[in-house]
Amino acid sequence: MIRGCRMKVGYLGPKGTFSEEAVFKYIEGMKECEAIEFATIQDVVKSVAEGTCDEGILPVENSIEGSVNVSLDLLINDAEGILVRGEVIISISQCLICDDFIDFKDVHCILSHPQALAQCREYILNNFPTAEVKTTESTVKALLGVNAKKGIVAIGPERAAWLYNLKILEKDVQDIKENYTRFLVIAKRDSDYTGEDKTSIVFSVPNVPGSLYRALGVFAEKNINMTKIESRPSRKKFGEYVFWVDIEGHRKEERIKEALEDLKIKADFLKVIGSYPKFKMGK
Ligand SMILES: O=C(O)C(=O)C[C@]1(C(=O)O)C=C[C@@H](O)C=C1
Repeated sequence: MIRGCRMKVGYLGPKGTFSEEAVFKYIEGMKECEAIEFATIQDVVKSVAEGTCDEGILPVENSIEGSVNVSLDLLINDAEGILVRGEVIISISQCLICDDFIDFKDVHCILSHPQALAQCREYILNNFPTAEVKTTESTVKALLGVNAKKGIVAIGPERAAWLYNLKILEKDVQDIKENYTRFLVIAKRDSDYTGEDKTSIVFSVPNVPGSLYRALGVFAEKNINMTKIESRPSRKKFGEYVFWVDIEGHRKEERIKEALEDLKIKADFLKVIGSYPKFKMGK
């Protein structure tokens, strides 16, 4: 922890974002914690790398739209010395919000974060087929730009509508009602073994037949469950990928250690992004 201070957790702000809700869920029951807002996800990672924050929280995947690529790519390519030490999953209810009540036919522009817009793609097409859709750095940034007189509305969290004294025009406008986003907690060290852990890794394999099959076989052989796999461009050569994989187990457990040793032999490159306690839904 940064000396003489409360533990600081960085998140994508301004105040009221879903990321802030995830921080609150993460620090629930912890003493001496403070949530610090940043304008971008890159700034959150930087704050941990430079030591202004002890920890940071990054959205990584949504149950409707899938991975938040900017977060994965930062952890894969740029966040040297940063590890994952926790995960948090929150339920997401997207709301249509404005500074005053407005007839749907008068809406000309819809603002929100790209992930939020993607979660409401069908809703927007069905209700506002001709409206312009503009992206913002976060849902709350969008909320701060609404203007009923100009026909500008936003999609974002209900809590933020209350915080900024705005009107909720409609609740739960995401295309599938059950909607969850998973966040990763980053820091300069990962977490200790708890008995119910996960480990995130990134690796690449040679571009030859069967190499991914053989790489993933190390987990099958040790009965290790994989909970996520995502490929991302290597950024080195078109058509080459790195694989982000989450497995159940802690990197200090013998069977995980052995599997990762084995994977190292089969992979071109392997990076362990960290081990952390598995989030318990309903927590
Ligand atoms: O804009 C926000 O409120 C955020 O916290 C970001 C974010 C994301 O990037 O996925 C978080 C949760 C929701 O899925 C929508 C947006």
